Amino acid sequence: MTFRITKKFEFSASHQLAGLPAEHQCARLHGHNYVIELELAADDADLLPVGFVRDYGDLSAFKVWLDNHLDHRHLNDVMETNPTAEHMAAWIYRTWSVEFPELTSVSVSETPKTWAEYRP
Ligand SMILES: Nc1nc2c(c(=O)[nH]1)N=C([C@H](O)[C@H](O)COP(=O)(O)OP(=O)(O)OP(=O)(O)O)CN2
Ligand SMILES: [Zn+2]
Repeated sequence: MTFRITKKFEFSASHQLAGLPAEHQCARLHGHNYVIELELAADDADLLPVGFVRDYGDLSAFKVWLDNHLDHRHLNDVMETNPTAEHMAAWIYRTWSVEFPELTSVSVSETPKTWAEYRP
């Protein structure tokens, strides 16, 4: 049996997507109130003795990183790739899967209607 836990985090940032037609709305400078969802998983045999996959509180380190690196930033200045939701999800996964080996997916929402998930 596998247990999965998730936690959501929010930040605000601007971006401008390259490679789109000039008339595309996302080719213009604009911003989003982003929501990031981290998913972590563990088999029942690997649960911590208390019964956690990992303490939700441990993920506060990720919130500190978001606040310091992405919140109220221009994402084109922070990321080396075009700052699409897909690229952000993969970048965050690769950055944080070392600190959190139980990390199984990262999802990025730019608007209440859209989510991009990276699940290697
Ligand atoms: N697959 C992706 N498509 C789009 C991305 C993306 O990162 N991955 N990004 C954008 C824009 O940055 C922005 O998110 C606009 O999204 P969209 O949902 O098209 O914009 P609206 O909220 O204005 O959509 P409505 O349908 O008018 O509500 C675009 N596409
Ligand atoms: Zn956008």
